[in-house]
Amino acid sequence: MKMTKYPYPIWPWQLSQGFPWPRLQFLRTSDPFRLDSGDVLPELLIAYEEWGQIGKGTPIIIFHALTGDSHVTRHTYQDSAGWWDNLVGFGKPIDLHQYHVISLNVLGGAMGSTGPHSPAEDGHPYGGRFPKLSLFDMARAAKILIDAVLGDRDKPLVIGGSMGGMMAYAYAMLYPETLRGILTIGSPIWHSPWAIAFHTVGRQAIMSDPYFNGGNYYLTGAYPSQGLALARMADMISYQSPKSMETKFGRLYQTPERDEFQITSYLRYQGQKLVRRFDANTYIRITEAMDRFDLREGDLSKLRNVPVWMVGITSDQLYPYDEIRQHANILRDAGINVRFETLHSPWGHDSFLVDIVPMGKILRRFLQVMSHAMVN
Ligand SMILES: CC(=O)SCCNC(=O)CCNC(=O)[C@H](O)C(C)(C)COP(=O)(O)OP(=O)(O)OC[C@H]1O[C@@H](n2cnc3c(N)ncnc32)[C@H](O)[C@@H]1OP(=O)(O)O
Ligand SMILES: N[C@@H](CCO)C(=O)O
Repeated sequence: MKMTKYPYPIWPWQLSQGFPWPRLQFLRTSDPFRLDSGDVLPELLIAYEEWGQIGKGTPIIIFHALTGDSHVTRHTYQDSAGWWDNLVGFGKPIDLHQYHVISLNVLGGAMGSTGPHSPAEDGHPYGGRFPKLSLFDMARAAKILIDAVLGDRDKPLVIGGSMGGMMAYAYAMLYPETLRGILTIGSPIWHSPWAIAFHTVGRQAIMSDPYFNGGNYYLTGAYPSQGLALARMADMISYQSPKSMETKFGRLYQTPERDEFQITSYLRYQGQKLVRRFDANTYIRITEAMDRFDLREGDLSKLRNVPVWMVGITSDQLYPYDEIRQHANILRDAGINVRFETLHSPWGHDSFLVDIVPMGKILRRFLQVMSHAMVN
């Protein structure tokens, strides 16, 4: 059943980007949804958007990264910008003349789908009571939406950066027969202690905020803003690179009057910016799911019939290039059809969001090879 109106209260962090965007749609299921933890959600609400040749073109599913949402690109020039505006559009690498693009906010997310802000059975937001999630739970919830939108039409291609790519692995492992291939960008097949360390700092910062209140802060009007901002500041370091910081900031001070480095003011700014668009409880539940992710716990041979493209980013400090290449080799050794691609870019992990020329070339190559494979 499709709905057009968001049925829950709109929370302050959702307002900053004009949420709900005019073309946002919702799927509501009333079937209980069992999580890997054994907990059961009595219903699901999945927020999603569609673009391009809806119902006609080859479907492409795009999974977002940790703080992303379904708003990949704008629908019209009046619409607010999406996070891959330069890569998804008419005449762009993911060309809307050709493809039917679908993106959704993940289960546990902060931008429309069921998450800690949603009402529990007692009518109050789950808050700290929201159950722990896995990336496989998030992939299963995505499948419900994808089935509802596509029916038994064409098999989709699945694309994701960072956590979006990890979710693409999980999705391919669960439903290998239902997709044509996946492209993951800067996405490991398990989370390293290095990556877990950043999230540990982030969660600790949030939980130490006096306003966190065990995650039950929605109705108090006082948010754990400082904790979430600190979490983002730590994470932003991992999304950049020494070279990108040198190029963008050097050792310059913000202003002669203010005794603060440019990088310091930048991190502070990015921390505050996330507070305006994201939810601290979602940060906790999603980073836990990422940290626990290890594709090797499943049967890797299930991926044998799925073409897997993995992109390593040369300057990635969070999921280093060599780590992604090593993970590609592990999949290859397990008999999986893996193609490893290199995103040459100095901007660190977030290169896939900002370095659109090399990223666009990889996307075009992937789509060209996949469409050739479809014809033959
Ligand atoms: C795949 C997904 O779904 S993920 C969701 C993607 N979105 C995000 O990650 C949002 C967080 N933002 C970011 O990580 C980055 O801004 C990116 C990756 C999106 C864009 O990177 P860039 O274009 O290189 O921008 P950059 O990192 O320089 O940041 C620019 C912002 O910092 C501000 N800024 C730059 N230098 C300073 C400074 N010294 N002091 C304070 N603010 C500064 C700019 O004014 C600008 O602000 P604005 O975003 O409000 O316009
Ligand atoms: N900067 C992106 C990528 C992180 O992996 C985000 O905030 O989601």
